[in-house]
Amino acid sequence: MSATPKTALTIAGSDSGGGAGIQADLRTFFACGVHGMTAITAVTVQNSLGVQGFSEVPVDVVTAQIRAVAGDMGVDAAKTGMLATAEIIHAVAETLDEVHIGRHHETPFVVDPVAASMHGDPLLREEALEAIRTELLPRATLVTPNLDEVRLLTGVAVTDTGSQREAADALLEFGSQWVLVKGGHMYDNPECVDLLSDGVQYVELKGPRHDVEHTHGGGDTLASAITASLAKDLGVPDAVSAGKRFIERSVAEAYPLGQGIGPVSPFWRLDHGA
Ligand SMILES: Nc1ncnc2c1ncn2[C@@H]1O[C@H](COP(=O)(O)OP(=O)(O)OP(=O)(O)O)[C@@H](O)[C@H]1O
Ligand SMILES: Cc1ncc(CO)c(N)n1
Repeated sequence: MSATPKTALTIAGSDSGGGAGIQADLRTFFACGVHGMTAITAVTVQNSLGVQGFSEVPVDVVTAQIRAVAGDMGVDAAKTGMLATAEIIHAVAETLDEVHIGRHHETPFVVDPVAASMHGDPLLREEALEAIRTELLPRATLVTPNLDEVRLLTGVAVTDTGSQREAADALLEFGSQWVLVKGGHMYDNPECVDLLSDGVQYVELKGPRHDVEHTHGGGDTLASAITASLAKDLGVPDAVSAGKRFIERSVAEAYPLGQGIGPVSPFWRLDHGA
């Protein structure tokens, strides 16, 4: 019998194309050596060309999935991705309290505030933004928005590393312990600079900007790699550094698949020799 690995729970939507959402989270958890568990919030009809539609999972089924795994198997760290509606966000927030997950409990909780796919297709109903601000961010150990999500949540338009700091401060007002303002979309910067802050420390995580068009699932993969490290008891700054190294290599090794945007790849972490 082998040693039981640490466990991570993702509360997110399914991507039929396998590159983002639940599927990205599970393959990242696997590559990082943690046991992945899921509470599926929505089923998207999606491929490399975009999201053609989605159907939400009934709220009581979403919360029952969280309770089922937390009560039996235990959760060492959790994350959220696509949550679709204010009703789901409200129920998830209440259930996380019930099972002691979040910044005011022992189990770390990462919020990836997914609002749209990289093609611009909406994955969150508009009225749900306020629920993310008021119900999820106060419970978050870390929130990991991209620049579009930062603008939607705070109104701050990030154009450079100076405004990235302003955005981090504005986001912290909503109550998360740490924020990571991702800079992947600052396309005129030759480096990809993500800013991590808890309001005291401001840490710039820098890496080369790889010249690849296949970055589907990049945000989900980063948040999952961070969650996996938190499950393994790393502190937030170390977990985010490990996540940044993980996504950098996964972007570098992204592959074309389908006629549109292919997925980032965590395969490099696995041994293909067998
Ligand atoms: N071309 C690139 N080369 C290297 N790293 C990148 C590149 N693009 C994004 N990244 C990194 O990938 C992570 C995700 O960043 P990004 O700002 O693109 O988030 P996102 O929009 O949520 O991702 P996506 O929409 O691709 O799922 C960040 O750590 C960012 O720095
Ligand atoms: C289901 C799902 N979650 C998240 C994203 C964002 O990458 C996506 N495209 N699809």
